[in-house]
Amino acid sequence: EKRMARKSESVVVSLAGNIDNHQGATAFGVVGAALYASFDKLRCTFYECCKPQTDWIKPNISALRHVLDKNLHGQHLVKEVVPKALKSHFMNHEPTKALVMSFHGWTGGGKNYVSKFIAESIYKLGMKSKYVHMFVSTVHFPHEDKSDIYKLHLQDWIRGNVSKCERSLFIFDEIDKMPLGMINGIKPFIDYHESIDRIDFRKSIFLFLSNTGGPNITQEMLNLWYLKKKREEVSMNDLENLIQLGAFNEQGGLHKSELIKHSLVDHYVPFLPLERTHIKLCVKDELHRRGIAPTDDIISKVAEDMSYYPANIKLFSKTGCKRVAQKVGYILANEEYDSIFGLD
Ligand SMILES: Nc1ncnc2c1ncn2[C@@H]1O[C@H](COP(=O)(O)OP(=O)(O)OP(=O)(O)O)[C@@H](O)[C@H]1O
Repeated sequence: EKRMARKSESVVVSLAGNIDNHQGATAFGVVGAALYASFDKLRCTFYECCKPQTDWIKPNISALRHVLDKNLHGQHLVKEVVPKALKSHFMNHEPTKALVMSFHGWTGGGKNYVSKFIAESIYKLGMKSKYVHMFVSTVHFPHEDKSDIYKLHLQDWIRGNVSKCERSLFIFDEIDKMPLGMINGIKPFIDYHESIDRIDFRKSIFLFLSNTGGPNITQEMLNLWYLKKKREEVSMNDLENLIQLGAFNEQGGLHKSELIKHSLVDHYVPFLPLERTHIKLCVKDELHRRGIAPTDDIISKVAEDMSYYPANIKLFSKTGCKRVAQKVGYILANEEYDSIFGLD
């Protein structure tokens, strides 16, 4: 009897100990969670994080509109399409798919420039954000014969990054130079899936940049110019037939890709070839950037120094605004401008 009594006593003691342990563990867990939450909050104050209630990721479409109006010359269609597309993506808390925009146009028309503004309008750190990922085909995927390996790496990369932050931005520059078929590896992530391996890709954004369709856009703009249609009156409808004809997918990158077959590109955004007036505005911008008051003399010299197409009417700059900064530097190096720099 005594032994029984001792045993049951010890059972009671050990049970009580367990309950105590359990309560202790629970209390410890609660304190730990609270500590972790405040540590996490503190961490998010100083280091970029993906939490919605912080201001690291805070889409601001009015700011984007403003910055495009101020800085982007000659691209009224871009100003019309891009902010709207982003706004409708962000307004929807449960988008059905990732937002995919494909930018097309001649070199130097502002495709990278606009991508940068988009990143800055969403992420506090802009292009430097760890949630913005830029791929340049000729740099990241240079070998055609390695497309299978690249595809797997790219899929891992996208999966890994979206699992860390649903609001990730992926920019693919020179997509027309991406090894054939590689782009199909991205398809599952931008399709209408709720989630893949419990990762939701539908809040992410994909931008594809290429010169594909640039010559067709230029030709169409030239035709419209001959028809005396004002540039600012050219609408998306005027260029719609290029999309219908697949001119933006003529070669490389998106060509024959699953994205096209399944209509996964949401917006084709045409960048128009820039004219002399726009080049002059870019020269002004560059002078301002250098802290130099623009003069007609410098502006005309730089504009004259650019190459234009077609040869007879010299309407469009062959390199858009791309080489303006170098040309400005070169012209300012002439002795006659030494006084500006206090060198005379
Ligand atoms: N439409 C524009 N308005 C104002 N500045 C522009 C415009 N387009 C280009 N620029 C200027 O020229 C620079 C180069 O342009 P950007 O790299 O965006 O051209 P791109 O279209 O991406 O060319 P590519 O097809 O060769 O990659 C920009 O950083 C910007 O300073």
